[in-house]
Amino acid sequence: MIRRLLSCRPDRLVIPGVSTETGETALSLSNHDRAIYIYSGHDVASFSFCQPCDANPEPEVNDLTHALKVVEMKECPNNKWKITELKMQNGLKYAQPSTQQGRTDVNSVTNWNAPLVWEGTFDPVVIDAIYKIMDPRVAVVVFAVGKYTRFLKGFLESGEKYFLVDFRVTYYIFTDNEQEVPKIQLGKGRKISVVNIPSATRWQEVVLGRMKWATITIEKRIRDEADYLFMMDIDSVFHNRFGAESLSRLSAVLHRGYYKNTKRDVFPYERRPKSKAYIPIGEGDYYYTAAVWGGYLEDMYKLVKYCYTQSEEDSKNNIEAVWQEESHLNKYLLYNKPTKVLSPEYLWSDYDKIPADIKLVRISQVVKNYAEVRPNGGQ
Ligand SMILES: CC(=O)N[C@H]1[C@@H](OP(=O)(O)OP(=O)(O)OC[C@H]2O[C@@H](n3ccc(=O)[nH]c3=O)[C@H](O)[C@@H]2O)O[C@H](CO)[C@H](O)[C@@H]1O
Ligand SMILES: [Mn+2]
Repeated sequence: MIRRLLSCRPDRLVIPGVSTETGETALSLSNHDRAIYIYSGHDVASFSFCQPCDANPEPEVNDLTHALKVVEMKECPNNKWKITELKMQNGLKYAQPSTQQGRTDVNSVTNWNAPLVWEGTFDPVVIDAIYKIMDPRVAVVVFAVGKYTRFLKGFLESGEKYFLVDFRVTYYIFTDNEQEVPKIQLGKGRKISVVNIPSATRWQEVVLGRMKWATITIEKRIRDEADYLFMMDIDSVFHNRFGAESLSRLSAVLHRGYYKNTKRDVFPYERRPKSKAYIPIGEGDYYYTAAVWGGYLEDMYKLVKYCYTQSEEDSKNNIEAVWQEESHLNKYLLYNKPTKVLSPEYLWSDYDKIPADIKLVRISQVVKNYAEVRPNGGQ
């Protein structure tokens, strides 16, 4: 049978049942590719149908054989959710913005002109009004493996109070113990989706495994169910609004430990050239945490997969980056700048005193006994 794939999607197309070895065939498409004709010789159980992305798609090819099927991709990047027009309804009441007043104790813009978000740099009323019109479906990917299931209740209950309230949110909980996922009262439009994964013997395996399991699950499901994705640590509790001001194509959070007076040469970047996460002395913008990061679904997919493949390369070369996926994340974000940088309000820690420039802790890592909670103990 000849089938025609019509798509403007520039990345992988997986065609189940085509390859004899794996049951999957991946094809690369460039932006210029409009269609692919495949002879597969046999029928394939199911495909997703959608409208072509292109306003003027090529005419359908009907005259090849009676067995020809037109197969179109389900999701087209052009149709994907994006922050586009910043529309707001008439009549909204909010304080007049000023060109003179604002935060003066902190910098609220990066040197590549991206917003650096602190309390006092946005008006929640305006932000919510604008983003509610765009109404993204937000996925939150969290892992609760081994004893970390104990953190689910605090995370989810506080998330319902403070995290993107009134937005559509699905918490994807990756766990080896589904029984311990607590029943939480969820707001309207909010869901929990459990993804079962194997247990681990080393915590390093879990933190790096996050990149692998997230990659696989985005490909399989999340891509069809969400527009926006956050990766978060589970050992955290929300304390104040964590809202739509955090959304952008790629948003990263300053690590609370290194945001103020730390010279870049002492950032805990990976410094061994043998690792794929290597950053030489003399380079660097900020040190970002891997415990909260987010972005458009496809941008996050690319980055999660990058961390996964880079750490796989490292493991082939018998090296593990000093801060696992956080090291790979920092390497990527140095050369692919985030479109928003979030202050450490977007991940503080109960271990640390709150300085004057942190006006509001939005989410904070809880105190935990590392040796007790991790399968192989240790800091
Ligand atoms: C604030 C910060 O920068 N956090 C980073 C730091 O976290 P932490 O020292 O806070 O690491 P962690 O113990 O919270 O592990 C990260 C996350 O992995 C999951 N988990 C881990 C172990 C386990 O047995 N079961 C389990 O489910 C869980 O979601 C946890 O929150 O270092 C980690 C690995 O280098 C990650 O880069 C974290 O993002
Ligand atoms: Mn943590």
